[in-house]
Amino acid sequence: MVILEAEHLAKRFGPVTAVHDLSLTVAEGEVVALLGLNGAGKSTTLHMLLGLITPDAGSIRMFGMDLARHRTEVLSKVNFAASYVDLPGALLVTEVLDAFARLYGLRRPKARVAELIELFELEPLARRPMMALSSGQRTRVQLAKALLNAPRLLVLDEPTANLDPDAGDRIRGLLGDLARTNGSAMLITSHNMREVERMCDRIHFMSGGRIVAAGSAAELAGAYGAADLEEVFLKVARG
Ligand SMILES: Nc1ncnc2c1ncn2[C@@H]1O[C@H](COP(=O)(O)OP(=O)(O)OP(=O)(O)O)[C@@H](O)[C@H]1O
Repeated sequence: MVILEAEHLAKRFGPVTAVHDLSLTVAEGEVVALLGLNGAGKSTTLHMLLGLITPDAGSIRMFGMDLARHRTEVLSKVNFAASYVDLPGALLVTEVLDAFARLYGLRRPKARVAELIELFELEPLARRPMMALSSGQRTRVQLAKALLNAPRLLVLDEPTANLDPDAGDRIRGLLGDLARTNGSAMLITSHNMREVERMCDRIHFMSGGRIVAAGSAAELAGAYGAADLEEVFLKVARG
């Protein structure tokens, strides 16, 4: 089943064409990556899909509904995490998660928060204010927050950018398990090619706001005569 279908999206910021004629789909259970150089248009694409900014052209359908017309219903099944989004610094970790659980209207907010605190190994940090956490610890809280409503589509902008190799490895395993067992889909951006090879079923390379190559890691490596995705990235980026 197709969860997300974006067609011919475009977005300009003044003279800058951030995204041009971009179409992509994400199916149930799939983990899909958007890759590209800094400034390629990845975050702008994600922000359009999340309804944070309005496309200049194109359409976005999720769960069979048009995002613009069924915004509340669509977005109740979606969540997002990015290291550049700050959660309230003065609140304790549990307070942040409780507040979002209530905001999302969860039926058993306490139980869900407890579940995610355990999943992301946040017990030792639960009574600390957000501002007293390291950036990697904050990332784990962001991910826990993003899973509160058990989203059918999880959008992650560089999910493991601030995590040490051990934490990154564990979180990648955990996110991969979630997609496989719950059938929920993920759309992620990352500059970590090994992470993308491990986690993603399909990859879209963006350059100058357009998708210039797409396929599985193996298909792309074959098409570009490359040993791995890192080499594909360099070949695509350098034209
Ligand atoms: N609010 C904005 N106002 C003006 N220009 C913007 C705005 N947001 C993004 N841009 C421009 O649009 C282009 C695409 O930016 P975007 O943030 O989508 O890239 P990205 O692929 O996510 O990059 P990175 O890997 O650095 O996060 C860039 O040229 C950027 O400068």
